[in-house]
Amino acid sequence: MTTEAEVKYGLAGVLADDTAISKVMPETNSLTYRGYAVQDLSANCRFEDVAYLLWNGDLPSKTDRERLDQQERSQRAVSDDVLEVMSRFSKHAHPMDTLRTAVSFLGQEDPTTEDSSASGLMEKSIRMYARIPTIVAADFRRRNGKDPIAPSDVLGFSENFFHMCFGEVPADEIVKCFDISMTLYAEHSFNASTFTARTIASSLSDVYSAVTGAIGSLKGPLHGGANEAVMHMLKEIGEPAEAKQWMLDAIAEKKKIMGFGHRVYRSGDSRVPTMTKAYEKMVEVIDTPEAKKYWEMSRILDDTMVDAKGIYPNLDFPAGPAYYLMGFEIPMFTPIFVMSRITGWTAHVMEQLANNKLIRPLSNYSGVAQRDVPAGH
Ligand SMILES: CC(=O)SCCNC(=O)CCNC(=O)[C@H](O)C(C)(C)COP(=O)(O)OP(=O)(O)OC[C@H]1O[C@@H](n2cnc3c(N)ncnc32)[C@H](O)[C@@H]1OP(=O)(O)O
Ligand SMILES: O=C([O-])CC(=O)C(=O)O
Repeated sequence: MTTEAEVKYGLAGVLADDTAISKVMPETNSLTYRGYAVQDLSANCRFEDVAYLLWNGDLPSKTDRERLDQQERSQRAVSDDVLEVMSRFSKHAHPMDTLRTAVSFLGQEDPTTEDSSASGLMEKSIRMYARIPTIVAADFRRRNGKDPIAPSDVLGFSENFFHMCFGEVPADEIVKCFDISMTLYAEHSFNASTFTARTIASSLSDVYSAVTGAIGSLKGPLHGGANEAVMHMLKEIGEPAEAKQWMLDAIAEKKKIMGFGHRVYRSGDSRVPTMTKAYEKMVEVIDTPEAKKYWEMSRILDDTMVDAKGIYPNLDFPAGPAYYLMGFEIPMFTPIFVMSRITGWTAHVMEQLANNKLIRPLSNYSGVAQRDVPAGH
């Protein structure tokens, strides 16, 4: 019989399955994808190569790279039906809601949705990886009363996203900062949204359902939604001169401060130094008072939180203001996270189905004792 002492609330510390996709190492604040350190991948690989790595277990050869580029670039366009479904959403709907429905709709457009063979899963994963940026960019433009910009078939993944949002591609350092964020956001073992995707896949549901559920899970501010919450916090604070006192007051009031803390890392998120460096480089290139202001505030908040509480920033902390300074609206930040994490989610669905066992934990019943229905009911 289960006793309360055995319950692991939030599944904290529970080993739920094996995975060969990524290794999160809180002892050394490090992270590898298929054995490669994320810092190394960020410095030397395009996000497209990381996607290939996560799905296939190794970095692509030149031919593999060309094939995946061709597959991705040729499948970027979405149907008029997808755009029509999105047009039904209010301009005030959160773009994660629009994206969740649009991805679900991609599933019903695919005549082989239920095909979960290895080749079927790969094909559907590439299809979502290619189309999700188009959906995110089209929704951004729709909410601002603008027509979508057709995807390019020659630009790389990150450049094409800027092109579809703004009709132009910014300086290399800005594109590189974005591409690094894609690599760093791509995969992180059994986080809440990935575990959601694996749980859905484990009942032998289809991969579109798994991704739709994962999008819902990522939306929450304790998970992917934190990158938006960080930027709202920076805007609320307003000026670097206010940052230290704002943080001390928030700590005194026992507020949850978005972009700080992590279930697994207790002394620093492996991805933060790389993202922070890319953000800093971008601020130097942008060189505006606004960029310098947010950079300075970020530094003060980070130092104050670490000094006062010993709680470190997570990846959402530098990613939020970096996306803002790239020109993206705050509600796009979590959809941008989806553009990257689609690779990790689908790699996990493939891994789950290659050795499937239905995910079904036990619960410790804490309700009233068994009783009889009163007479007369
Ligand atoms: C990409 C990602 O998903 S990264 C995570 C993004 N999420 C956020 O940034 C949201 C803010 N952070 C948090 O809410 C938490 O740190 C989580 C949800 C990420 C991890 O939570 P848990 O592992 O459950 O840790 P828990 O919430 O129990 O925190 C442990 C202690 O640290 C404190 N703490 C943790 N994070 C924070 C924070 N951001 N602000 C203030 N205090 C915090 C808790 O209050 C708790 O203190 P206590 O022991 O005195 O009660
Ligand atoms: O691992 C987690 O719990 C959350 C996280 O950082 C991620 O999903 O990238």
